[in-house]
Amino acid sequence: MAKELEGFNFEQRHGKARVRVGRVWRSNDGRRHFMVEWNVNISLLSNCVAAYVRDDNSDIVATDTMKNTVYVKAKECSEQLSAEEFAILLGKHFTSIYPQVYTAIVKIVEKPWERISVNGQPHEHGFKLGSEKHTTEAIIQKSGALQLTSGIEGLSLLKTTQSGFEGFIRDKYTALPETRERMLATEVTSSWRYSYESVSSIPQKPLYFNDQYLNVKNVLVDTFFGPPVGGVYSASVQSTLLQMAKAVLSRFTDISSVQLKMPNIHFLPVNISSKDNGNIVKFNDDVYLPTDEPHGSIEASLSRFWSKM
Ligand SMILES: O=c1[nH]c(=O)c2[nH]c(=O)[nH]c2[nH]1
Repeated sequence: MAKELEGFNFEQRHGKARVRVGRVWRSNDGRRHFMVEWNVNISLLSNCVAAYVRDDNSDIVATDTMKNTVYVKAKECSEQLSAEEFAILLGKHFTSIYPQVYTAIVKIVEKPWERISVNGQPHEHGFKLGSEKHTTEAIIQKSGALQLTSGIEGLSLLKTTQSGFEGFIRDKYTALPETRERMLATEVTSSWRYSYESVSSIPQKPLYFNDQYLNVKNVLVDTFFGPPVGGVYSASVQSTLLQMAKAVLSRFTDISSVQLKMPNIHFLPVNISSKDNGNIVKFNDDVYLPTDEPHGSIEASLSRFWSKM
């Protein structure tokens, strides 16, 4: 909320960034362990202008207290919960305990610890780090109004064929040949907004948002690749991105918008020749030079016209 201050517009927030917490839960017999590792970011919008203008900190929630709250609440959560539920729980706490705090913004990035299998058997307490990360952001108002977004970061996908790029603008600066045969590689960052608009309306099913995260990831991946036999042709990153976004909105009725960022990570054809030896390596859709810079950057968002359920 912008405030008038000495003839200027003034907006402020404060919080604690990168609060790392690990939490282990045990099955009733104590043998099977469940764990999460979260990186929590808290930002509070509160009425505490006096701290800025009058050296009066009496309305300030210390960021150290915010950090401690993460550990207290993690301790209090006796049952496993999703990052979304934990973010909401923290946001509810800050907005209900402190009269000064009118909005809490809680972001969490979950490290992808996955249960390991040994000889094909899921291990009771062994985990290995996966790759892509589950993210969430909950914005909670004192009234209980909620904006809930979840996402995925670092989902690296690659297909070795069924991709092309043709018919683009050709002018005197254009060197790229048209093709119907190329590698397509990207690292997907996506976020999707849930249509739940209050803390009281979120599904009560345990770990619902973890299930949804896995479901959305599967739809994104399946749409990118197409069927295991034959795949699906991609006419551009743009076209594939839109198909992925549409698939998410058509599959999940409680998602009102989706944003996708899909860099085009180039695998350049290798052709090597010299004056003396002629063609040393001639590209035949086989040898590539992987690069990460520069890369194409393609992003879009898609939302329903009527986003309420
Ligand atoms: O799928 C693509 N989209 C582009 O916009 C683009 N631009 C480019 O050089 N190669 C590609 N590929």
